[in-house]
Amino acid sequence: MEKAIKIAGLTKIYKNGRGISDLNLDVDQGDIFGFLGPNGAGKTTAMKMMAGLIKPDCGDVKIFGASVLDNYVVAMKDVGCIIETAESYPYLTANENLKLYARFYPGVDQNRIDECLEITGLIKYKNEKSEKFSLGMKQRLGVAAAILSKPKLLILDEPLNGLDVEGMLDMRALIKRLAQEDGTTFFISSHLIHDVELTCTRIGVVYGGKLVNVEYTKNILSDYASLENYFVSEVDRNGRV
Ligand SMILES: Nc1ncnc2c1ncn2[C@@H]1O[C@H](COP(=O)(O)OP(=O)(O)OP(=O)(O)O)[C@@H](O)[C@H]1O
Repeated sequence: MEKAIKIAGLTKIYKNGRGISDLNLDVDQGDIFGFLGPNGAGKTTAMKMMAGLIKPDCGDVKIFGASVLDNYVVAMKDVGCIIETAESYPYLTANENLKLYARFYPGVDQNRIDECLEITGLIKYKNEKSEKFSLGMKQRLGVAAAILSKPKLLILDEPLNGLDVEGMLDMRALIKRLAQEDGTTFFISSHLIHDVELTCTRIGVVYGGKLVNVEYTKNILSDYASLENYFVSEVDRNGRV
């Protein structure tokens, strides 16, 4: 089967010498891939290149076989993403925000919008302006917008940011449900070890601008007491920065 994501030699170093270098990584269809690393490890930089928001110094990203650099429109056809913060129009209601996004997708009607509001737990706030939303509610609205067109791949940067415990449980359940029921592939960044352990089927550890290892969660947990133990041992093995 075609890889959902194929990253080869992807590098972006900022003028201050930080960033991410020589990232090589394949993500299979159906994976819930966790991109785990501390603040500043280079996760957002990598994801911005994957979504075509910044240009790499070198390397390429292919999504379902299409290059983000050479064939952007085709590569992004079946992708939904939230990078950094989920933006919305503050003076529009949740429903109006989604209607605006829906115009990009011919197949998305009011039924699908309601379904996405329902899935993300926002249906009761459907007619409230997003300026009145908490961070977690804005995050949910971002997810609702990202899933409108039923993308085959969702790229989510820190999707649990700003969510309370219940919100985290909901979001985790939502990710698993979409993966199981619709076969959606996920690429999720997080610095929350416990969350990645509970959510992701495969994990790549990034540290100091490098991918230090990639392994299936079940293999990690059969060899280590917890993902945290694995993470610490991988970081030590590669030399702390
Ligand atoms: N526009 C920029 N110019 C210069 N340096 C940058 C820029 N953006 C990010 N960096 C630096 O590159 C490194 C990687 O940043 P990045 O945002 O990719 O990390 P991250 O893993 O997403 O971290 P976080 O979990 O805090 O979001 C950091 O040291 C950061 O300071």
